[in-house]
Amino acid sequence: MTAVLVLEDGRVFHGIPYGAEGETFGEMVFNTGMTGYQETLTDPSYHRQIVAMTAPHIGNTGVNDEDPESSRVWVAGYVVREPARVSSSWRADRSLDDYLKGQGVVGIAIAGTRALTRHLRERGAMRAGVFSGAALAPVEELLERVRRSPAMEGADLAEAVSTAEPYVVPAIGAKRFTVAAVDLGIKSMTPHRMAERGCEVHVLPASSTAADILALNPDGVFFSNGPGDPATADGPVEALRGVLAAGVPFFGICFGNQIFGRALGLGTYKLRYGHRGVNQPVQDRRTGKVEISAHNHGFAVQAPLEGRFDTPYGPAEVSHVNLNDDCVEGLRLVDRPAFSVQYHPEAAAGPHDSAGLFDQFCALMKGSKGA
Ligand SMILES: NC(=O)CC[C@H](N)C(=O)O
Repeated sequence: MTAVLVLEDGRVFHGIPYGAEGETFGEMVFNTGMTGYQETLTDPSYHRQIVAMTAPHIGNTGVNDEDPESSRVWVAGYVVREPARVSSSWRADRSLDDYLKGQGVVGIAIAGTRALTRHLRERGAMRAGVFSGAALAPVEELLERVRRSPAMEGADLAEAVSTAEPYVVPAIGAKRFTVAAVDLGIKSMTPHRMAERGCEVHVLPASSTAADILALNPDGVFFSNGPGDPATADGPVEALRGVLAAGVPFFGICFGNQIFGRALGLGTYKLRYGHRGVNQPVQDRRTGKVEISAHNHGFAVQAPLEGRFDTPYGPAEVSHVNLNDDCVEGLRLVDRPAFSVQYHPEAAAGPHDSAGLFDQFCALMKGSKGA
């Protein structure tokens, strides 16, 4: 049994099938997390991406029914070095291999995940395909198929992963706030983290307008993470502008941070290979404190790192910066209750250094209710 991973620039890795057999296409990216493969697989932000894990053993603790971040696997394909032969955890309900097969996710085990990662680090994320079983063909032909597949730049994907209908996540304990959360690919831990803090979270489809959002008379508005190129998200940017103009407290995560940036008049750009993992050092510019944080982004906001800049909603500033590459990791309005981060305070697999950002959102809602 063989399988092959073909990158758009002609680099080829041979291996054995893992999960389902067949063919799949997507943007080839790598994730450096040592834990949390279930959360990675089910994160809707990975829609149309083939994810390679740099941790050499994957599947060791199997798969359980509690940890998924959504109702299905979203990665387009999965690349591992050595799949676990046994699932060793009292929480495991099935093996990762069976889970991937059951969800039709085409994967491959290759010896060279390190070589693949170094290649992507030098050349950048690029289109790729994984082929096995009946899909196998001469490499030149597979390469043609990869080169015909769509690129991530310019991809508008949020509506494909968003909820079709609004739903409510009730507050845990006494209700303190009503939050309107726009689902651009939301992970289930995000409304849960807010519900734990007394928020009743109304999750709304990605196509929601400012009028739809404000009709709930929310104490705060949240825009989630999500797949695709933020430069395409004109609808959510328009909706957020309406929310900001109304002065309702706002918090955004990841795609939400990029949309906030665009709403403020900033541009976004594609990073060479992105940040995906659970060990990224981010500095809070105001306190100097460094958080180790979970990331999954291939794009970033372009903003002046020093000082304040003008926006239609008053002065704004970069609140957080990545210490590895100086990339913008957070934005805030200086005089209005609105902020966002490019990383993941909800981080179900950890780390939890930035969980306090949800408390900051609650404090803004409390302040504005009292005002
Ligand atoms: N996790 C996210 O929200 C990712 C946002 C965007 N799709 C990016 O890759 O940068």
